[in-house]
Amino acid sequence: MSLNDATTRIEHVFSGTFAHSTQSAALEILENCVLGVDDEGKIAFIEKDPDVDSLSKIWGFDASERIKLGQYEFLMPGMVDTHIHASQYSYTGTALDLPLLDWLNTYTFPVEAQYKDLDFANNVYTKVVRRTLKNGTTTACYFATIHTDASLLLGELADKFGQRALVGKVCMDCNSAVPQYKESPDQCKAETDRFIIELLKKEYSNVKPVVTPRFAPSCSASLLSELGEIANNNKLHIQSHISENKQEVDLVKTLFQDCKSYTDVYLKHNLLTNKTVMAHGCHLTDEELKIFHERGSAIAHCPNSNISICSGMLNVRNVLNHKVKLGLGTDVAGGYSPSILDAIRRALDTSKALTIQDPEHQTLTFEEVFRLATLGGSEALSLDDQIGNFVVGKDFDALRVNVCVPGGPIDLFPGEGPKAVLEKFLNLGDDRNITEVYVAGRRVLVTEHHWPPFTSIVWTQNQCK
Ligand SMILES: O=c1[nH]c(=O)c2nc[nH]c2[nH]1
Ligand SMILES: [Zn+2]
Repeated sequence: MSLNDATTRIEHVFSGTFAHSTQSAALEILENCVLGVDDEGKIAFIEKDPDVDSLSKIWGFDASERIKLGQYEFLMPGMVDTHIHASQYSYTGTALDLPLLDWLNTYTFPVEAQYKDLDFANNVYTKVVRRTLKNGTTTACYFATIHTDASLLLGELADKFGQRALVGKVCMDCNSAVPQYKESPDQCKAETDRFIIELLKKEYSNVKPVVTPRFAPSCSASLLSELGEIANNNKLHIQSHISENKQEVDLVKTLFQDCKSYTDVYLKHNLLTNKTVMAHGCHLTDEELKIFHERGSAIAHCPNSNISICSGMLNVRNVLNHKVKLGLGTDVAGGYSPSILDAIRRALDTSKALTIQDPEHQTLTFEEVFRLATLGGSEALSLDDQIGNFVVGKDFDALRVNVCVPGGPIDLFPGEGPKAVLEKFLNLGDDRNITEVYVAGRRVLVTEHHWPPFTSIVWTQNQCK
């Protein structure tokens, strides 16, 4: 441990049990640990079994003021939602009776067309940012709509409530089913430029733009090329959809006949970079996965959506064997839950369903899926130098979890150690168990528990600014 250089001020110190993933371990549980966060929101130190008095002298904090986690509490990294449509949140939990292309035409495009109304946008975007934060999503990679001003508003709200976010103004110049919901190619390019410039001008510390062609069937080849150029010239993130359902894969074959595969469409238009995340990928071939690996591009696994609108089942084991980066996504509203805890459970269910089909299939473990929800998500968004686990120098994005809140969903029994407690939280827990949420060292949400059971939520972000 190095001596404090006196310029580092310690803002928070926690002691107790921490759970996170590392490069070598899907799950590492650190008991009797002390973690310090500096005034820039970064992890300054993390020590196992330390002498707290000497640590407090070295780092200049008051040992009596540290936050001592209780017997049923632990800290874990904030969860990363690598794919969520903020604009579809208003109808989450409904409209799950059609396959992808019909679902888009019938439900999605008519709703998304309403975001020219900023009051409508403000209502939905406020609710989705609050709901996801409350469920432990400290980082969200959002699709908005084609509307620049509403997309900028989503960025403003994520910043206001303290969520780390990538925000995408959706680009689409083809839409024969709902022709009023698209832009001309020129408009698309001009508005994408405006969106990026305006969002970057705000200088939000944790909210950035992501170039967002909706998916190949919604975009002309020239628009895809323009967007590839914009992203590469400005070193921006890119997000889209790929190989979600078979009808869509066939459609792409007919629309882009000079391309060898769906992956080749994005490759040819310079949209596969190490800052690209593509949602779904259920029907990608091994050859396509090799291209993903070579390009350093990632997949957002959206298991709730894949099942809810009957798109397919992604073989995550095969993706991981190809060394392709992968995180979890809720894909609201194709997925009916805004919680990454749900994505964890659905990812395990899908993996088990694949094992039922093929007993040779190596089922994912809960530890592996915990990794996908945290460190894996940060890798998929190329943010793993900043977030994803508890490493000195990374931002402190974390959840304080209490598995024994009054009226909560978990019962514990004698002899259950921290691993069983974490597994119970991942399988049975919900937002009632997430009592504090930190993003870049700032406590952005705290819940106050009362007896008889009643939980009030205190939004702290406005007070912090
Ligand atoms: O699940 C999905 N949701 C969408 O909004 C979408 N657009 C293209 N492809 C899509 N898939
Ligand atoms: Zn999607």
